Amino acid sequence: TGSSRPQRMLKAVQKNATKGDPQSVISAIDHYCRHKEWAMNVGDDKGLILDSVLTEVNPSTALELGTYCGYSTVRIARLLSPGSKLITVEFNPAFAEVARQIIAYAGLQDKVTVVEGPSGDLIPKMKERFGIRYFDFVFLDHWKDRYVPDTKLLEDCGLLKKGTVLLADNVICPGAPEYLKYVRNSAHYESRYYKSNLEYTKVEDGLEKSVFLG
Ligand SMILES: O=C(NCCCOCn1ccc2cnccc21)c1cc(-c2ccc(F)cc2)cc(O)c1O
Ligand SMILES: [Mg+2]
Repeated sequence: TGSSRPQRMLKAVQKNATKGDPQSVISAIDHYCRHKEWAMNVGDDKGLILDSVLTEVNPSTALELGTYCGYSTVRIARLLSPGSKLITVEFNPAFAEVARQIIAYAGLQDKVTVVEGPSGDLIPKMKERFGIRYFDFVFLDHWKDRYVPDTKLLEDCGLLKKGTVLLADNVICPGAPEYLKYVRNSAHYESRYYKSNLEYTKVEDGLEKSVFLG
């Protein structure tokens, strides 16, 4: 059988990006997905919002749910301060394998741990497996109907602290209506919507930033 879309994306990175240069990896993926094959990376429009929220939070410990090919993983890890860590969870082993190679090509492998499996099983194991006390930042970009149950799970496992920032992708397209209701109606979150576009398109999408109030 032929190559997969993630494998073709990896080839584009190896061909067009400079090893050890995260920005060139980001640009190579954006160029490939805009001009060759669309793919569900957060993309360059929403990516700039992700960058600005990250710079503001400057997390010591970050969690990403939904690695895919590692595009947002590279965007996040490149902005982390020395000694800070990012754990990223991917359900699909083939995606996780491509992501590890793209993260390594960017030279960010020492800041990132790619964990394979369902978020519902892995979140309760974060403390014992990775010595995590809590996360300062969480990027939600996995199955949209898992945003609410996994947010509740993070709360119940004591993995959020006062001030932890949750940033959710795709709250408009494909949409996460129950999540928007949950964080916007809860006294435990201060939420704000950042309007943008679905990656590489003119379709509206956006990110919801929610600060946990404890
Ligand atoms: O579906 C999307 N992402 C999710 C992937 C599976 O994630 C599964 N998954 C990853 C870790 C993980 C951990 N536990 C369970 C499931 C877990 C997704 C989809 C679109 C999109 C928009 C318009 C379209 F016409 C078609 C697609 C855009 C996006 O930006 C997305 O992020
Ligand atoms: Mg997404």
